[in-house]
Amino acid sequence: MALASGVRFAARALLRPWALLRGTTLGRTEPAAGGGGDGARRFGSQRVLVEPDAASGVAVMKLRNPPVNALSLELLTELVISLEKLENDKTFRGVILTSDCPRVFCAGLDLTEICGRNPAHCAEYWKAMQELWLRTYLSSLVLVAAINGACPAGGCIIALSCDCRVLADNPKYRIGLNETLLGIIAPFWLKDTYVNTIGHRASEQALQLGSLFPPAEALQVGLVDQVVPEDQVQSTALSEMARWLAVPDHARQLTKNMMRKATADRLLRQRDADTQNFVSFVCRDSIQKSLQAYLEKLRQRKG
Ligand SMILES: CCCCCCCCCC/C=C\CC(=O)SCCNC(=O)CCNC(=O)[C@H](O)C(C)(C)COP(=O)(O)OP(=O)(O)OC[C@H]1O[C@@H](n2cnc3c(N)ncnc32)[C@H](O)[C@@H]1OP(=O)(O)O
Repeated sequence: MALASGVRFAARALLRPWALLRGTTLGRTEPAAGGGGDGARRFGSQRVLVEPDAASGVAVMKLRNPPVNALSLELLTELVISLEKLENDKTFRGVILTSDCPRVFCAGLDLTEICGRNPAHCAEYWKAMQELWLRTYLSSLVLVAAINGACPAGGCIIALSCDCRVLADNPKYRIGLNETLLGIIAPFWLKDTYVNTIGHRASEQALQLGSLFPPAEALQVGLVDQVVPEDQVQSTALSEMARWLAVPDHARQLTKNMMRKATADRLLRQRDADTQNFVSFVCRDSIQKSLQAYLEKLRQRKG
């Protein structure tokens, strides 16, 4: 019952994002801890905390969906809305995307959204995933991922759609597209994003093997731009941001668009077919069984 109403709420918000602004803390500002002036006020929603700094034009956006920031329909919706809000506010030129959950940046798709669900729900969920990728990949803002935890699959998609990635140097914080190990297949637009980042041969290998790279290897293959001690992730992300913001916005934005538009257009042209492929694939009995088994394994691993 509660779940159904949550889903209806998120669906409404995807169609009419402003609907979500009512009755939540989104759009309302409150003083940040230790902050005083306007530049230190924060806003957000239940699952996305935004700490804007108007003086620098940079906002820190924190994923806050414990325990592992799995990409539920609600989280996807709230991320899109928060990003849109910052894009529409000309005060902001850059966003640092990071996690508010210890040890995990983002665990990827929320498997409970696609296990034992009906096709209509899976379709709605996948459209929300496409929407987040399109919004982040083509964002006019500079997006820097401050990766302060594990970053598999859908988490890696979010990081890859940013302009720059800083990863904390902890061997447990692995990053990559491990879909094949779950018995599922990365869609073409995810594969394209991988290829655009690390090249064809490295992607071919990493995608087939479902590789999750520890920090040094992620740096070597070009999946991340910097690996730094954990307590320096935020400051390094800010330094990277300053480097990107030193470039005039219009020139950088047009160049970003020139580099990324063809990849995004490919999905835009086939969005419905991509959704249908996803739904018919994940709703197969054999795929449902392997996803269930994977979830079970995750649950038993605990303790
Ligand atoms: C041709 C046709 C085209 C077909 C198209 C196919 C579509 C493919 C789509 C591809 C795109 C993206 C794919 C994905 O993102 S799938 C998700 C992949 N994610 C993972 O494999 C990560 C799994 N999680 C972990 O490895 C670990 O949890 C962690 C992130 C490293 C954190 O470890 P931890 O020790 O800190 O936490 P842990 O105890 O494992 O977990 C805590 C609880 O959270 C639950 N949980 C973890 N991950 C997920 C998840 N992704 N979804 C839902 N729930 C998750 C876990 O079960 C624990 O729950 P509980 O407390 O025991 O109840």
